[in-house]
Parts: sequence; structure tokens; C-alpha cells
Amino acid sequence: MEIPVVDLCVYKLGKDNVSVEQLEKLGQELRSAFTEVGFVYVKNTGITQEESFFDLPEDVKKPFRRGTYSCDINHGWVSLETERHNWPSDGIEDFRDVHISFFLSCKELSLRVLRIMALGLGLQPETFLNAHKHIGSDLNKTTLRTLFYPPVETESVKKDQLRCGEHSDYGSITLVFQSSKGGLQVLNRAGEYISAPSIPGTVLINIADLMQRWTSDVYVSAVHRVLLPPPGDLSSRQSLAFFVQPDDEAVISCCDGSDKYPPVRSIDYLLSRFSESYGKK
Ligand SMILES: O=C(O)CCC(=O)C(=O)O
Ligand SMILES: [Fe+2]
Repeated sequence: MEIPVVDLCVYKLGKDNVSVEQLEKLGQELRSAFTEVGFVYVKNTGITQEESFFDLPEDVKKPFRRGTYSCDINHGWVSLETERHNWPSDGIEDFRDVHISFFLSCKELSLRVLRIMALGLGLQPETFLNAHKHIGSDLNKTTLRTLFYPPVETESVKKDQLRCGEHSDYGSITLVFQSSKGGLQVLNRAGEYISAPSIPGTVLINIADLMQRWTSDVYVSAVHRVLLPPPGDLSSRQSLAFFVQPDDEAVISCCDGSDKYPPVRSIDYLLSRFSESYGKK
């Protein structure tokens, strides 16, 4: 199955007169995407900042190219505050404001998606939201991360090298904004990698591991990776990922009331995943 596209028009950011029936319909659409593939393209979200970022002139985006954001450190999450130190201060005065406003839009969209996801499972709409009350504060590890993949010299490519290795994300959901440069692939249930190109005007949203556990494996956290460009293609790749994490102190228990997985504190789960990935290196 390919990655479905869901239209959020009736519940886009800023729109609050959505009917119960419309939300239920969206719930079914997201449920189908998240149980079958674990990824969905959402269109008409109401987020416009993504375009403004990717449309910025090259020299403005250059400060991101310091090697700080390679996908190797996908596991080295940084808090919003920490990331601020990396923000370019010259050349673009409102960059920090744009970044914060983008963070807040991502937060708002995530909360809407989490509400619909609960409806899709026949749960109270607040089920996931109750554990995401502190996004953007130091009680929650949700992170907006810029990922820059530098150009690849064909001669230095190692066997089976990838731009971003095969992995699944840790938290509840991830919002991905890609530039037009492709390469992202998602492992589907048939065990085949399918491509997840950037589709203009959409946000790619995927289930992460803690959400899979929370839903007793109903919503699937799919393995994904980013391929190298074809030999001789010296283009770089830029993407933004908004890794949504439940509040540090939230205790995550299977939402169907089962004991498939024992309850776990969100922060403990995250820290155990960090130590696993650092241990592997
Ligand atoms: O660069 C991308 O498009 C995806 C990156 C990714 O999967 C991640 O950072 O977790
Ligand atoms: Fe990822």
C-alpha cells in the first residue's frame, strides 16, 4: 500500500467549526493510514511557514550547513532552548521568530492530529492530548530539528551507505517537511521500501514507537530511511522534523486497557531509547 493523502481542510489550523461527523470521518482516514502504513500525507493543514523556510535564499539557509544536523545525530535530540544557540543571528533578523512561530504551528497541528487519532480508535478525543499538555516547555521533550544532508562525493561513498540509516522514531508522532530533493523511503507491511517523496502543500506525518506501544501495536511505527542521491548528483538535502513527545512525566499505558506493554513514563522510555542507540555506536 502507498502512503495515503488525507485532506484536513475542515479542521485546518484556525478552523474550529468542524462537525463531529467530519472529525469521525477524518478519524477513519487517519486510522486506515496509520494501521496500514504508519505514514500519511496531510494536505490543507493551514501551515504556511514551511514554504517560507524552503523558499529562503541559499545564503540564509547556509548557517544550517555546519554538519551539526547530519542524520547521524538523529538520536541526539536537543531541547528547543539548546537549539536556539545554533540559530543564525546574522543575515536574517526574524529567523528566530519564524522558527518559534513554525514550532507553535507544528504543535497546534500535532494536537489536532492526536485528537483525530484518538477518535479513529473509538477513544475519548482527549486520550492522547492529556499527555501532551506541555509541548514547548521544559516539561516536554518535543523537538523541532533541521536536518541538512550535505552533497555526496561519489568517490567517497561506502558500500550500502545511506543518507539516513534505517530507523523508526521514538516518540508519539513526527511531522516531516522535506525540500523537493527525494530519497525518503518507508518500509511497508509487505516488507518493501516505498518512496515518500515531498508532495508540495502537504505535511508527512508518521507514527513513532511510543505511540505504537500506546496503541498496543494498532498504529504502526514504520521503519524508514533516506537514500543517497544517484552517483554524480551533487545536490544537498534539507528537511525539518518535528518530533512530538508526550510530557516527560506522562505515564503511557496501553489505551485499549490491555497489558500488552507495562506502563512506562515517557521520559524513562526516551532515555532508554537514547542509551540503546548510543550503546550500539
Ligand atoms: O530527512 C528526512 O526526510 C527524514 C529524517 C528522519 O526520518 C528522522 O530524522 O527521523
Ligand atoms: Fe525518522
